[in-house]
Amino acid sequence: MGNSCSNHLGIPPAKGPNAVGCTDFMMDHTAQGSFFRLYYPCQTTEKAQRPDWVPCKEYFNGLTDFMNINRTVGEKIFNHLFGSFKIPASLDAPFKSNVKCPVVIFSHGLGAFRTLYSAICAELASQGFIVASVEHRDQSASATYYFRDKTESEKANKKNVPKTSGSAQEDNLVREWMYYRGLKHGEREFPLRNEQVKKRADECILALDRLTEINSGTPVQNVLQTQFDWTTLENSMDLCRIAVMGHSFGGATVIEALCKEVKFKCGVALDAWMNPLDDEIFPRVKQPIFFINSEKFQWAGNISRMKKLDSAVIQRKMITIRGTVHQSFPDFTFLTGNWIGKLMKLKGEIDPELAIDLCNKATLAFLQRHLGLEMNFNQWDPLIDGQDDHLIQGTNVTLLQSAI
Ligand SMILES: CCN(CC)CCN(C[C@]12C[C@](c3ccc(C(F)(F)F)cc3)(C1)C2)C(=O)Cn1c(SCc2ccc(F)cc2)nc(=O)c2c1C=CC2
Repeated sequence: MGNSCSNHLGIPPAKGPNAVGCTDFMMDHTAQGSFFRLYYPCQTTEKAQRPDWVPCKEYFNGLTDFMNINRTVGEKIFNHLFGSFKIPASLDAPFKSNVKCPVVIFSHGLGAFRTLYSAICAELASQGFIVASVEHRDQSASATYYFRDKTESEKANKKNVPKTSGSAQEDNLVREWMYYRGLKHGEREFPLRNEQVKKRADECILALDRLTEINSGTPVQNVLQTQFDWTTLENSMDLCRIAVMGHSFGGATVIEALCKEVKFKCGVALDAWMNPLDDEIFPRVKQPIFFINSEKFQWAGNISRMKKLDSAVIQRKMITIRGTVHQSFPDFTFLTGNWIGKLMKLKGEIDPELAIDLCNKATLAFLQRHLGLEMNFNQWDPLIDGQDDHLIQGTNVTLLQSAI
């Protein structure tokens, strides 16, 4: 078994100076509301428990739909393989109140959901960021949930059932699941994905609006019953220092969100999937963008669309991490042994923790530069220009003339 049996299988703990707290937020309760997992610097509390990486089994159901595998079989495999993982953060831990934090909104990929990028989000929180990892309701997530109001009859028959726990709001609400929507037979991909990327950008902007309300001390009605005290986040966010970040479909969402909302001062796109975007938005994006690509996912047509964003006046950077695959960015890359991981294309040739460390450090350096932070992240500036044995500046994809 070599070293795979000795290395600890689990999501690597964050490296920054702050302990990391984590909680969930939904407001309002409908599918049009904002739903995100919040990662933040917290006070060190040994008693806090770790949140579940996959909070409900319905997410595994959704994953089997997304992967076109049989639900009963798939759910058992996923539960067995991944059901017990916790994330490297303290659930509902008290916010560390003596800092004003820059903010990152994170957008997940096709078939993913809000909890699957915790190695990236927790690392940013440990370095002093408040990170909202959005769960999209555009039917691109494997699964997501929202609530609807109980009907009179549902309320009526509730009368003879003892009152269960849960916040007042939830008692009048019924949870509804929304699952991944695949392309219908013969359906063209672009119209669906273009409509979805616009909704995704709106959901990133809505999450920012909710954080702005929370920062101003407006009393918020979090539909989910958590033990987190949202009033501790009053005046905690530096709303001049906001970035948007995402993986794959979430990378396209970064471009769309930058175009729609100038409060996003810069964007970091991890293995962006450029297909869903209209060509006409490219000249309208005015903020710096950092493309961090895997070696295996990119192709000429995708890279040539990123190149359309090249600018002499606005900083646009691209690096490729050697030995990585598309799944080197989500948390799955840490959660299987080497040979299963390589077989399922969840791991590349590079050690997954080294890959995500390079990605996180390059991201921090880029965020310091374009959010005007006064931290020491500029020590990693060389990574932004691919100056490392494991990095390539730009891309390894040969751009055929026709694709440009
Ligand atoms: C076969 C079905 N077919 C559906 C359209 C495509 C499948 N596919 C490749 C996959 C995702 C894969 C995956 C996941 C998870 C396990 C597990 F076993 F670890 F759970 C295994 C194997 C299956 C690798 C992708 O879609 C790649 N991809 C992704 S993957 C984002 C993701 C999804 C689920 C996760 F749990 C973690 C991460 N996000 C995008 O935005 C885009 C693309 C492609 C273009 C745009």
